Amino acid sequence: MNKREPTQGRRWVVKIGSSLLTADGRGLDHTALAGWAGQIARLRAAGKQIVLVSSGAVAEGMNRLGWKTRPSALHQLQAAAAVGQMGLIQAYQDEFARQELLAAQVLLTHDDLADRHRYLNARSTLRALLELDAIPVVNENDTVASDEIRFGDNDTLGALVANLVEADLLVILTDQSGLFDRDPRQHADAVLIAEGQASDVRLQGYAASGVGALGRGGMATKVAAARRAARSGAATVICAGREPDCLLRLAEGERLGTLLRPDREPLVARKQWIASQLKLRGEIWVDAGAEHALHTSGRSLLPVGVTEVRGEFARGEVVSVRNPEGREIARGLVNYAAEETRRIMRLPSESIERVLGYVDEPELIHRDNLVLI
Ligand SMILES: Nc1ncnc2c1ncn2[C@@H]1O[C@H](COP(=O)(O)OP(=O)(O)O)[C@@H](O)[C@H]1O
Ligand SMILES: N[C@@H](CCC(=O)OP(=O)(O)O)C(=O)O
Repeated sequence: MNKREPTQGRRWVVKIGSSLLTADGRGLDHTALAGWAGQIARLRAAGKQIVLVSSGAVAEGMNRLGWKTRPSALHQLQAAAAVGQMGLIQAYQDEFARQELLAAQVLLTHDDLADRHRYLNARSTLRALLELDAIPVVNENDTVASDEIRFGDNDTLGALVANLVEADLLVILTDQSGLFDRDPRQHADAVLIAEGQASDVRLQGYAASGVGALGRGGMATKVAAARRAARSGAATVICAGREPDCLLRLAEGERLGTLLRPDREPLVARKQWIASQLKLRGEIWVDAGAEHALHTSGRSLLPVGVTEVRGEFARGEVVSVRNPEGREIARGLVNYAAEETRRIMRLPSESIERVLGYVDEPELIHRDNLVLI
């Protein structure tokens, strides 16, 4: 047995994917679900705090509606999710009640986490639930999420929840034993990656973007989720949910699946929130001098280094900062709206007052509100 310290941490987010939960499309697998609930109860009794992120609403809805293939129309997916979420939460409620635990349904959209006020609210609620010994069961609020406000897959949601509750570990349970160097469904000789660093760029190459018939993520979103989770210092384990007692064995220090370790200092909470924005309102393109000042000297972004402004944003919104080649190098909270930024770009900060008639801050993005990518 091998001791691995990330799995010894107290707070875990456990994500259960569609492929796993629905036994490849035959409706919810109640036996498997009871097994995970039982393991979570034992972890809880041993002092761990667990947040569950569970997919399965659309798949269970399809099953209840008698649909054989996943529809592509958004309103049909939303209808299926509305029907299926009932079954999903009922199943968790029953299983956790059997373990004398309370389950709590938490449905989130990306908009909820993009708005700072609602983000802080969601964070307090989840923390309160953990203090109350309840098991939060989180899913995307599929019935209201339009394409613009969609996480898109529950791996991303799991990582953002790990950031939100400052989890020690994100466990992604799936239908494979972990991350392989190629898709094991296509390549019988694929090799399991036992351990890696979350920010290692080679990992994305291993994760083919192909997804199962029910889920939306595939392995690529799991690797990206590990990188996101690392921003708040969480390690990620990707492993087979059907492996008997997988959660308990992980907690005992057994090596299962793929462990991806966080390899950078965790960002402070506000910077995590800035970095976790999935959809940004605008882009600020900067020259080579500004890129150097941000990256090498850790400076604020000044209007003088800006060459182009794309999109429409207001003061206080998060924008993407791009280098002359168009690569995203940072993101941050901007001090001036897009229209104002267009007027002051390329100018020294002393000119802001003359051009706009007032000056809020000499920086376009202060370094305290800037996250390097
Ligand atoms: N490198 C890889 N290693 C493991 N699985 C991979 C890899 N590349 C692609 N996959 C595929 O990703 C699938 C898991 O993703 P998905 O179906 O979205 O699961 P979930 O519903 O658990 O999120 C696997 O069944 C596998 O076919
Ligand atoms: N919110 C959706 C799940 C999204 C999804 O399929 O995610 P995943 O299991 O990561 O591929 C549902 O409950 O059906």
